[in-house]
This record gives sequence, structure tokens and C-alpha cells, in this order.
Amino acid sequence: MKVALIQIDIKRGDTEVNYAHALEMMRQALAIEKKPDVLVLPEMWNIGYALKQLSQKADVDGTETKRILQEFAQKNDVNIVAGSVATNKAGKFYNTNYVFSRNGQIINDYDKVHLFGLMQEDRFISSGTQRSNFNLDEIPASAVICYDIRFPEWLRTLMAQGSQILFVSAQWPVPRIKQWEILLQARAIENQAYVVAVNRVGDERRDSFNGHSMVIDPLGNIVVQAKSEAEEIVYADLDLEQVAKVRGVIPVFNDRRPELYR
Ligand SMILES: O=C(O)CCC(=O)C(=O)O
Repeated sequence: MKVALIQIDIKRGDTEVNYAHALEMMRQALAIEKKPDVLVLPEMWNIGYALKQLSQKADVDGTETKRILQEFAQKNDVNIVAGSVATNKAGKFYNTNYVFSRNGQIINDYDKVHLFGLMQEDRFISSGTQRSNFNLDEIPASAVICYDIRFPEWLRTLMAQGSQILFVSAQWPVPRIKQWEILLQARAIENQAYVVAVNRVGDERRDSFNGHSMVIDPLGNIVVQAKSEAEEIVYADLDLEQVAKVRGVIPVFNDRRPELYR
């Protein structure tokens, strides 16, 4: 499975610019000889962290995101892990991940569960309650959003359903970028899964973002990482046989003792 990580900048509150830019970068990601099977976007790429503008700018029921990305997926025969967008569902705001299969079907609709108080997300956004499990070209996978990676118990809950790939979309700021790398490597090792993680770049008011998008294998090795702290498309081929091999050598999932964990 070939993945393309779309590390982009986001213009705060400007949905028109952001949709056009994401589409343009997705087209660029496909303009190579061996086309990727999956495109992956960062967190909140429709509005950035313009939380005070949610009532005007959040995508109502994800309608615009779905319209644009369903068409793109179908037309280009490509899966899209659409990072996350700000949505308005029945008057409440969410930070929502959609995943589109090659035929344009929506196969995941996940609202970020852990809201990041340091960026006041919890004041404006409601927390999700549903899981995030889907099959991408028949491979079981999960997708989470930014701060979620600090909650290994939540990721384990998802990954224990058989997921072989964990997609992570983020707006993870510069000062804690080392933690981003270590947490992602730990999540790959403990879940013996590929981690495909996309962070944005650029500045927004008080925060700066420097990418470091990366793919990590089930042993925790970095397969590839963005070369720059600017916009970039990063490609990787995932050898999914590695997941079964690693899980076969140390059967972590079989050795769990969930009856002792509560
Ligand atoms: O956990 C962190 O340090 C960053 C989290 C974050 O920025 C977010 O969830 O939006």
C-alpha cells in the first residue's frame, strides 16, 4: 500500500483557499509514476484553529467536504484519509475525520475524542464518542486526531479490533515536536502497526507548526520523514506483511490481560 502524506499550510478561517489548496496538493500527490493508494491530510485543514468562527465556518454535516472529496476519490480511484475538518452536526461543533474509499464511499466518520484544553478546543468543540475503525482496500485501519495520541488506552481500544495501520492527523506545535516523534514511535511499537502521521506547517496567531510528518513501521523504525519544515508531499510503501511477522514474534495482543486493566 503506497501512502502520500500531504504536509500543508492552512489559512486560518479561509475555507475557500483551504479547499482549493488541499485539492491542488492532492492532485500534485497523484502526479507521479506509481500512484499512491491513499492520500492523508492534516488536522482541521478547512479552517485551522479559527474556533471563534465555527458558527460561520464549520462544515454543516460535512456536506462540502464530502461533496469535494467523494468526487475526487472516485474520479482518481484513490482512498482519502481526510485528516479532519471542523464540522457542525445538529448545531454542535466537532473536529471530524472522514475517510473516503476509492469509490467515494464514506467509510469513517470520527469526531476527535480528546479535546486539547491548552488550545481551548474544549471550550468550543464537543467531544466524540464513537470508535474509528474501517477497512482500507480490505486492510483494517484506524484514524485518530492529534492530542488523541497521548491516550494509549484509547488507541489500544481501536487497534485491538485488528487495525494494521494507525493514521494520525495533527496540528502539533513546534515546542513539543520531539514528543510528537516519541509518542508516535511508542504507539507503533506497542500496537505493532504502521503509523502514518501528518502534521501541518505554517503559523497561526500564537502557534507555529513544523511538520515532521512521518511513517513508522511496526518495530518503531522511521520509514520516512518530511525533509523540510515547509509544505511537502511524503511517500511511503507499507509492507503490511511486516505487521503479521512482528505480531507473530512477540504476540502482544494475545498476551494482554484485559480482565486486570480496569
Ligand atoms: O498534545 C499536544 O502537545 C498537542 C495537541 C494538539 O495540538 C491538538 O490536539 O490540537
